[in-house]
Amino acid sequence: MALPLVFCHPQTSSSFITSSSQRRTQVFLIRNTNHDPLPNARTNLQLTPSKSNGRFISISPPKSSASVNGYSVNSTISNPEDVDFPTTEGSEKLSQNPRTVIEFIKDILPGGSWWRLSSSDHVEVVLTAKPVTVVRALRRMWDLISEDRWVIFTAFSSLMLTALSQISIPHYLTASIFSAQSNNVSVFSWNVKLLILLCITSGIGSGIRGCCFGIANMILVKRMRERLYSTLLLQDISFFDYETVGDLTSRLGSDCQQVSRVIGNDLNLISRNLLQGTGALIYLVILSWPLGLCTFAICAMLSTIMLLYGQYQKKAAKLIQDYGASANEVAQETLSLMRTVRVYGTEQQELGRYNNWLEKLADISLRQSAAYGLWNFSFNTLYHSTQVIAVLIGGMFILTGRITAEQLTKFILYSEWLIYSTWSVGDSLSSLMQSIGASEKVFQLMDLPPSNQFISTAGSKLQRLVGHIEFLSVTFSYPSRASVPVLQHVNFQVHPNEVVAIVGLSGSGKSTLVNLLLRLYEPTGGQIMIDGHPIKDLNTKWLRERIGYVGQEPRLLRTDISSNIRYGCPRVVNQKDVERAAKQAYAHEFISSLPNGYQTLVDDELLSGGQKQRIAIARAILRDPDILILDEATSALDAESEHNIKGVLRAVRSDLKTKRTVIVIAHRLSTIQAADKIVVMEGGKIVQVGSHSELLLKDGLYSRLTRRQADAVVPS
Ligand SMILES: Nc1ncnc2c1ncn2[C@@H]1O[C@H](COP(=O)(O)OP(=O)(O)OP(=O)(O)O)[C@@H](O)[C@H]1O
Repeated sequence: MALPLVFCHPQTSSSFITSSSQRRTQVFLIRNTNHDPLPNARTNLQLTPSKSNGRFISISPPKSSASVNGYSVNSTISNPEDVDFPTTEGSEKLSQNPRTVIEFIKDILPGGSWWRLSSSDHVEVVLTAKPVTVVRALRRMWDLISEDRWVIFTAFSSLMLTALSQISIPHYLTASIFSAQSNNVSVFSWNVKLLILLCITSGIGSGIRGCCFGIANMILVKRMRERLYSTLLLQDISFFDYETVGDLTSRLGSDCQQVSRVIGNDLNLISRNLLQGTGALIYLVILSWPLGLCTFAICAMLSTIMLLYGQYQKKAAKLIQDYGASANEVAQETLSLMRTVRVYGTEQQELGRYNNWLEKLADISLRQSAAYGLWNFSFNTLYHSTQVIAVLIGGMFILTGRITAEQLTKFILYSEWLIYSTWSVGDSLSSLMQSIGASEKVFQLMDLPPSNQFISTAGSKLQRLVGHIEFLSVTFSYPSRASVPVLQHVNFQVHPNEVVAIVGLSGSGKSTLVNLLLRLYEPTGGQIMIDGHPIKDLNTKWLRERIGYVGQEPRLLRTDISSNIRYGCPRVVNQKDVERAAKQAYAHEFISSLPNGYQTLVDDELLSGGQKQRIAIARAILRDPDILILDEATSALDAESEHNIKGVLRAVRSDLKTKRTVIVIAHRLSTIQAADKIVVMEGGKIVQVGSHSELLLKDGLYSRLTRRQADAVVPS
């Protein structure tokens, strides 16, 4: 069975495949995990679905047949020397070989391989489903704006008024001149009055049209961004494992802006010029049908060239959008990791990475400019040929008395109008194609169905959460690496009000256990029970409201400390509650020493790692959660992190009122000696469970880890 594919952008490291065979559009995403370019190699992927429930699949440009996340991938990489474009090396050979010169000329002539717009350095996936067409894109835009259809109707009504007024002006202009020349005063004054009226109506119409299209533009871009942003916010966490922030912000920013040009600019100009062009053509045919048909034939040629040019522009625009997004991604990554870049002195390397995408952009822009030049050449040649034909044939008609000089003047004015309209329609069409190209990925992102957790508002809410947690033979693999088991048949229990520590080597799956408990991912096998109920039967929002979570490296929002502590708190709290939580998290002292106390504006950069962690702990405590999860930092913050977490554990132990189930993921084993139970993990499996003293007596991983840490601390 062939997989219905819609769209993919391997060159931007991500692509979408939509299966229309299901009622809800199921979107799969392919990520090109290999960022190394395959220069000038074209790869064909054939995807055949196998047993996969995952919504996303990941594919690296394969070197041979492979199975990735349940999809078999067959690839044929054509010869890397199968060059698409003439290279520098190619031009060096030019002087040496006349055959190469001929081939080079053939390449750069219209239709030659130089003009081919393909992402030569990445995987090319066979497309078998419908891409976004102009009609479909316009329908989608109409859906977004139809609520305010009055703006569009007013815009189009004024557009028609303006177009009709403007197209009538040359007629009355010529008639006024020739009536003045023939001393016909009454006809002259009538023509001049009409001319003035037409100028006024066209001016007013233009004003209303411009304003209304501008408003429509604003409404469209606002709704698109709203819709896209809300779709993104409702995606599964695994979606963000594939998509990069740079790519998504680029879709939200520049792509939405570009798409909004469709109504504000392109449709506006296309409709106006179509109307005026049709009017001019009818007028020309009425004036003199042989001359009219000649002009029409030239316009038809112009339209064909424009159509080809428009298609080319659409393809180029899509590549430019994608390369732009990739460049954006690199810049965003580098700038956000500026400290690392500076310390490792990789500025040149990063510049090179960014330049790589800029060069690709320049490469496409070069072809785009060349195509534009070719188009301008065709336009100018055809435009002037209408004038020559009109003077030549029209002059002969005057000589034979078939038309008057006034008619020929009108003819020349209207044929210019027709040519201009045809050119303008073409120009706007190519811009429309560019906008449609940009809309493709925006609409496909918008069509992503929300995560199941948001679709089902169902799920039971218990009267209260006691905090009894059971992992029953839980198995899990991340969707992005479905073939790598991260957890294998994990079984353990956490009793209400127990403090359970999870320890183990880095990468053993400790944080993954917590991710499953928070329902950020769903287990691939087994199940998690909370208070005797399968976790998937509980209402996710209700459950999360009862869990306090402090991640390894907490991030703060760019707002004051008080708001940071209140962030996401499901109950109404006052400043006193905030301060109480901060005291419990050992954060009150340092907050009070800041110039503006709790009102100090912070962001991720302005506080130390330990201070951020204390604020995050206060945020978790403020929720008064029934289950508290603390993921201790693995980094150099450990000493401070240990101090913070020990403090929280002491508070939980000493205060009966704040008793709650606590899960601590600890790297410093000294942090969790007082835990009721210690779960030791290795390679995604639980290898030991017991208290600190029990585990020390056994010769297992825990005692080995404890000895290793003690050795590291005690100087030899
Ligand atoms: N989002 C993800 N997508 C794919 N694989 C992941 C993802 N997150 C973690 N992994 C992989 O899952 C395995 C377990 O990771 P996890 O973070 O649970 O380990 P850990 O024991 O908490 O490690 P640490 O102590 O370093 O925090 C690792 O091999 C890791 O590479």
